[in-house]
Amino acid sequence: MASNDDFTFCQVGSLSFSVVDTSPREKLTELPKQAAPEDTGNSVNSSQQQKTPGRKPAPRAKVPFEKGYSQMHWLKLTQTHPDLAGLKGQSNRRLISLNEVKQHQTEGAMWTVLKGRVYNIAPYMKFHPGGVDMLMKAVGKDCTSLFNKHHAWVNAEALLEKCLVEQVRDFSSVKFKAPVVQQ
Ligand code: HEM
Repeated sequence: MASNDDFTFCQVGSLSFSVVDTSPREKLTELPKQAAPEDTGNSVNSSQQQKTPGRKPAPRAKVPFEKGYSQMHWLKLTQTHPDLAGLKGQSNRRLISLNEVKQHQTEGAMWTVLKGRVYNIAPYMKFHPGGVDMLMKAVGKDCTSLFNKHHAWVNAEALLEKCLVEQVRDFSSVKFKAPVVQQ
């Protein structure tokens, strides 16, 4: 049976609801020593004291979006813009070297490599919830590890689908083995 300090009871006008704290409980034996003498049975106080700074979630570095640059606006743009990748009719069925990616760092064409694919992220810049400065770090290089460090859960394949330039092949890192010919 849950104790009283499992609940925060809220009442707004005629509406009322209770919030259940489902966070893992620390065992009594593991409570900080200084909290024990003041634990006089006041359930609200004792639950507040358990919130040590170590349990505070790290603040998220989300940047407030500019008017007209919400994720909904991005979705609309991807559905209406004819050429977000900036291909200008060029084939998107070619292999691109990392060197070519490095050469695309201008305002209209900012290429990055993400999970083996090349994207033009220039149109996405102001829509990026982490801010322009963060996304600029991806330009001209393979940003896969940076991307995964910040938000491996983000579905970039879907978000940047219309910005796809093509697959990347870094030929300098590919080691060819001569085939063994049987006679
Ligand atoms: C290249 C493709 C990228 C896409 C499509 C992308 C997309 C996103 C999205 C959708 C969010 C919001 C996540 C959420 O609300 O949970 C986000 C947040 C963020 N992104 Fe990116 N991102 C990209 C690259 C990067 C890179 C390269 C960096 C770092 C250098 C970065 C840093 C961040 C940060 C710091 C946030 C805020 C963190 C947070 O919400 O917890 N992103 N990004």
